Amino acid sequence: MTSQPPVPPSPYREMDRETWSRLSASTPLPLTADDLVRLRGLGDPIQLPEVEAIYHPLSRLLNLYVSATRGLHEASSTFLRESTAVTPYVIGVAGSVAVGKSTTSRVLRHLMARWPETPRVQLVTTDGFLLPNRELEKRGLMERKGFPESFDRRALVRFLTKVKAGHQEVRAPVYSHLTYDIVPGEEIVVRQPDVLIVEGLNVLQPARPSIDHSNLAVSDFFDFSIYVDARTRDVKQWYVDRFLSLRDSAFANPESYFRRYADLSDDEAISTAERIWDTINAPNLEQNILPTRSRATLVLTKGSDHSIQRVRLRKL
Ligand SMILES: Nc1ncnc2c1ncn2[C@@H]1O[C@H](COP(=O)(O)OP(=O)(O)O)[C@@H](O)[C@H]1O
Ligand SMILES: CC(C)(COP(=O)(O)O)[C@@H](O)C(=O)NCCC(=O)O
Repeated sequence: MTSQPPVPPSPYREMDRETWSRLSASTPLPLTADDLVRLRGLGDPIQLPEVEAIYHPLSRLLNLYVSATRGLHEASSTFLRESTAVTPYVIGVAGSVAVGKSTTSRVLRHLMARWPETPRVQLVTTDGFLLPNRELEKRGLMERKGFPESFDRRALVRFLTKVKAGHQEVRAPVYSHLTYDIVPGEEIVVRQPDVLIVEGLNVLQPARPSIDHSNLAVSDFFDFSIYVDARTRDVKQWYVDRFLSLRDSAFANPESYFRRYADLSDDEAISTAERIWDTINAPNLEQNILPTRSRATLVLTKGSDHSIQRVRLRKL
């Protein structure tokens, strides 16, 4: 009898696509093909069968987690002999530039809002907490956009502290991909939703005591977190493909920061996108984002066709 190699310890339950999709919720999918066109990010080929197989069961699982957390809140209020309102259930969504975090977040937002327990779901992207270009230029960080130091992390922690303190209204700044900068005077107001989804590259970064004075990290406020994962070479390809689509659409807008890229030939556009990827987004992925993957509650791993092939869920 040959002895099996020892299985390395893992805090995750791992499921392949088929196993996970068999968990599909028994309720009808509350999303149409038209909804999906509206929700999916540029270049994301997601179709209804993927939503049914992956995101519908995920929204049901999240619905169970939210309900269980509310049960815990009730039990703890009874124990403390006080009645305070439950605070928003906060879900973090992390992963590389161009991996499809925004599609995942928007689809989950739509599906979760259809469960009777969580009709109010809001979504905030952490790019609103990037330092304005003026400040990034002053600090020599324009080529480091998306790196931890390019964000006002104190403001982000303050924002989440207020959300979890139960404040009625909490405001977050807004970023424009078109102008590549913070939009002056614009803000998103978070009004005690049932669920708040916080999406961003670095949301699973641990606190760095020398920088984060409170010693708190954004992820300290998460009830659940999702890391959207894929092979780096696939994400690079998606980034380049998206850059080519943007050249033919958003970059042509006179207000676009990338207006100068609108007239590039295919070869020039590909080498420009590859340069931005290789000098900014790939190092950020390797140095800052990928190392946080194992901190997530759930890891969704995509194949090169963008479909989720593997789901890992933290054991309870
Ligand atoms: N230069 C750009 N101009 C307009 N839209 C952009 C630009 N770069 C990215 N986007 C859009 O911004 C959203 C967020 O992109 P990104 O941060 O790369 O995350 P992800 O692809 O994981 O959702 C996507 O929907 C993308 O299509
Ligand atoms: C705005 C971003 C930093 C993403 O920020 P996030 O919302 O994930 O916090 C990123 O999409 C970006 O623009 N990176 C800079 C390099 C580039 O233009 O691809």
